Amino acid sequence: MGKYYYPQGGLPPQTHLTTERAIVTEAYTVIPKGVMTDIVTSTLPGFSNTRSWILARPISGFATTFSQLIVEIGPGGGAPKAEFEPGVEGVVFVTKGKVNLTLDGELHQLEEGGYAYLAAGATWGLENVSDDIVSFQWIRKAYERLEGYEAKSFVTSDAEVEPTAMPDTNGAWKTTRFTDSSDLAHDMQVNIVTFQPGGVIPFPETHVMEHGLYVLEGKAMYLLNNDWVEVEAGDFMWLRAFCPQACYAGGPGEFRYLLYKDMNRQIKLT
Ligand SMILES: NC(=O)N[C@H](N)C(=O)O
Repeated sequence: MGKYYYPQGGLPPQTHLTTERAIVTEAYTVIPKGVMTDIVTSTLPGFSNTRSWILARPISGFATTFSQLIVEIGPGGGAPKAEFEPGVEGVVFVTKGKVNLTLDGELHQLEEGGYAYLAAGATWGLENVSDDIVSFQWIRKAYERLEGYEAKSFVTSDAEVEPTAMPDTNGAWKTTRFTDSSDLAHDMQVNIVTFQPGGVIPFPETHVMEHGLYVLEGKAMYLLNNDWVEVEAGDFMWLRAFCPQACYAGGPGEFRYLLYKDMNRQIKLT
C-alpha cells in the first residue's frame, strides 16, 4: 500500500482500497472518493452556497458526450432563478439530504434517492431549505432532437421504480430504468444498476455507449479495459465508447451504481 496525501491532515479514511489513487487512461478514468478533497472543488455560476466536483467533461480528442458533477448545496443555498442552457437536458439524483426543485412552475421536494429528468428547455431551480447539506449527482448532455419526438421532464425516485432482472442472473444483477430504452425521445439514460453479493457481469461488455458510473453503495471489482480495479461507494468511473467492462460484486452488501449512457441516435458521419 502506497502513501497518500490528505491535505486536511489526519488519518486516511477507514476503508482504504488500492484505488485510493486516481487512474487516467485513454479507455477509462477512475476518480476515487479519497481524492475529491476541498482543494479540487468548482464554484458553479448561478448557484449560491454551493460547491461541486466535476467528474466528467468533454475533452478534446475524445467524443465525450456528457458532463457529470457531484454538487453540494449548503443550507439556504441553491439556484432559484438560474437560467440553464436551453439545448441541454439533465438528470439530478439526490444522494444525501433534501432539496426543493421548482420545475416548470411546480414545486417538488427531492430526498435521498429522488430523481428528476430535466428536459432541454425546461425552467427549473434548486433550493436547499433544510438545515443540512444536500448532495446530488448532476448529469448534463446536449440534447439531440429527433423530428417527431420530444423528451418531457419528470420527477420520480429510486424507490418508485421497479428494477428489472437481467436475463439468466436469478436477480443477482438488476437494472432500474427511469425511461424506456426503446423510447426514441430519449438520447440518454441514467439508470441504477444493482448487484447482490456474488453477482457478476459475466462477460466483458463492449459497446458504443459511453458511460459515467458513480458508485452509490457497496464495493466490487470492476473490469475496465484490461485492468481489474477495486471500487467502492463514492468512486466515479468514466468509460469511453467500446471500453470493455465487467464486474464481480463480492459483497458483503449490495453493490449499486448510477449509470449514464448515451443511446438511440444515429452516429454522425461527416
Ligand atoms: N457497465 C454496465 O453496467 N453496463 C450496462 N450493462 C449497460 O451498458 O447498460
